[in-house]
Amino acid sequence: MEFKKPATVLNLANIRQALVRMEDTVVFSFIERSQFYESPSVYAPNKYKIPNFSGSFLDWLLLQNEKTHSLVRRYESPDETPFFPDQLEESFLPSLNYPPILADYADEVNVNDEIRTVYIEKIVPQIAAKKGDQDENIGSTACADVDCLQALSRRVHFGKFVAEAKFQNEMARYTNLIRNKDIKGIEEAITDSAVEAKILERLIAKGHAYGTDPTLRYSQNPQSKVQPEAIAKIYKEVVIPLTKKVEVEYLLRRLGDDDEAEAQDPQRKTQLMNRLLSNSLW
Ligand SMILES: O=C(O)C(=O)C[C@]1(C(=O)O)C=C[C@@H](O)C=C1
Repeated sequence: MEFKKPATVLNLANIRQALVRMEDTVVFSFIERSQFYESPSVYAPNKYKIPNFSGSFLDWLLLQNEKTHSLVRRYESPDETPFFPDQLEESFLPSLNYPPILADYADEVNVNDEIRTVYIEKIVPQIAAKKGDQDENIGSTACADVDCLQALSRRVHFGKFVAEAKFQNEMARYTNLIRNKDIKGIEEAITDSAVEAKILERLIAKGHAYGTDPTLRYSQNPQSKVQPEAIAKIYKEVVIPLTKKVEVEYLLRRLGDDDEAEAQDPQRKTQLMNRLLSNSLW
């Protein structure tokens, strides 16, 4: 993606290609994580005494990673959404000054807390090698978790680009739906079942291809490192629904601050949207 060239970024075909490429990152990060045990100690708040920090070992590592990466301008890029937006540091490098591609509130559309919760509760048990802790590997496990979470976050928040492209392609239709706060209608408009089916089919193929030794004959091949069906299930039940949630949240604000209903009652809308979309998550 060339974020200095907004027209190429907002081309839906290019965006979908980027999403296909991100599947590789997600699948490989799951395969890396699958070497380690579930490791509940990594996620338990204050399990370890960490100087000047209250929270889980994973949160601590994620925060250190984001602080360091903010110094190399990672979070200036419009396709990166931090887990700790309030604790980033300013880079010593010159600012990148990307041309505006998304609406100015785009950074506020952030579902990372939900991604982290669903990752720990639903994804880790499906991809980890075994239940329980493995003391010698908590560092490696948390590093693998950071990679998984960042890959998932980037993929899910790419929904903002999908939403902007769809809005610009069909402005009248979306304006109408947004004005009427027709959340179900927006969800229907952004859904493309054929594209979703293709993604799931491709993930099964990638799970087999990336998770086994390609030089062995099929009958000799050991099981895939992560069950390909589990990867497809995670996409179907978590990744795609959360991407749609990002799209809907982004679109609902797209008409601007003077959108009267939004200014009056933003909380009610968020509650309603969470209720509507919660059915699609575990
Ligand atoms: O490609 C799109 O049109 C998207 O909105 C992205 C996405 C996805 O998460 O992959 C989400 C909703 C659509 O039903 C299809 C795919």
